[in-house]
Amino acid sequence: ATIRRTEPTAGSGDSARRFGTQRVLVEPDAASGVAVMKFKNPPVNSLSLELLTEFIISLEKLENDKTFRGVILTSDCPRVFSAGLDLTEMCGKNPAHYAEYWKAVQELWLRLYLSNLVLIAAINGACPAGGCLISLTCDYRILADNPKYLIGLNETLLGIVAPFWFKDTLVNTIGHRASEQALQLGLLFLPAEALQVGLVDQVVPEDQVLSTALSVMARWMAIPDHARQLTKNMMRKTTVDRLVKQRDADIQNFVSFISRDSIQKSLQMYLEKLKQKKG
Ligand SMILES: CCCCCC/C=C/CC(=O)SCCNC(=O)CCNC(=O)[C@H](O)C(C)(C)COP(=O)(O)OP(=O)(O)OC[C@H]1O[C@@H](n2cnc3c(N)ncnc32)[C@H](O)[C@@H]1OP(=O)(O)O
Repeated sequence: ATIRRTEPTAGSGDSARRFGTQRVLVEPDAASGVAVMKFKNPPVNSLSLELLTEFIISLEKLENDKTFRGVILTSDCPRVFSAGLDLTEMCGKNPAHYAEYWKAVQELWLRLYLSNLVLIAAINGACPAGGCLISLTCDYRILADNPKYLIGLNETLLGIVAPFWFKDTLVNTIGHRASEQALQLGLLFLPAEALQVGLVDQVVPEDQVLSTALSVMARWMAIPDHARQLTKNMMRKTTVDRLVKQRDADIQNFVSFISRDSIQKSLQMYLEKLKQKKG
């Protein structure tokens, strides 16, 4: 994928300087050590190969810059945090493309789930499937209180199955029984339900999502990094190791599953339904 970096905006201090790429805007504040990362892949921030690639590059840049200890993930697109994996990347393409795409999905999850940075999701829009997965890799989730902003792993509604590491991430967050029900039914939770089940940590009025994320971030950043990072590692490494050990097999499994005629038909029908919704 071709990556076009954005130019820094004119301004006097670091906090006024933006960097990032075409689809991932980064607003760094060197004074606080916090960067706000905004997805900008209109209309719905679907996780195309380009967005995944740019996301990984921006994250790596922040991880390697010791100025930054915390990142807030949010959306630049109105009403949608992320529509999840890009269905057009999984439909009508060849096996090599599916393999490349899935490797990028895995890579992003691996980097986010064990990131040394404090990650907070400021969820300012709908957050289904892969969008929900991204928020689940964060250390804390804040969801805007809007009945249209549903969140959950709804894969079964598309006729597909959430991979084991999606499932593990959910189980680590809301427990086994709640995950079993949520995954089988493909539940998309309203904000109050998401809070109740523990899928998000806070629900706040829409105009307070970012300010809340910044104050929560201050609390997390008050903890010494080495102790917090080792603790995070202790909690999450077993889950990550499971995928690392069978990464290639997981890619092969995805490619053969997604290439099936029946799965291709289900995905095509789902995409058609999304498009018809408008008419
Ligand atoms: C063994 C391994 C198995 C495979 C495991 C794979 C796991 C998959 C996880 C996933 O993430 S699959 C993706 C699941 N995502 C969804 O179900 C969400 C679908 N989208 C929506 O529900 C809505 O779009 C929205 C996010 C609630 C936003 O609604 P809104 O009304 O604002 O926008 P729309 O009119 O519906 O959409 C605009 C435009 O975007 C297209 N689009 C929407 N979602 C996707 C997507 N995920 N990928 C690609 N394109 C998407 C939609 O078709 C519209 O297109 P146009 O009509 O404008 O051409």
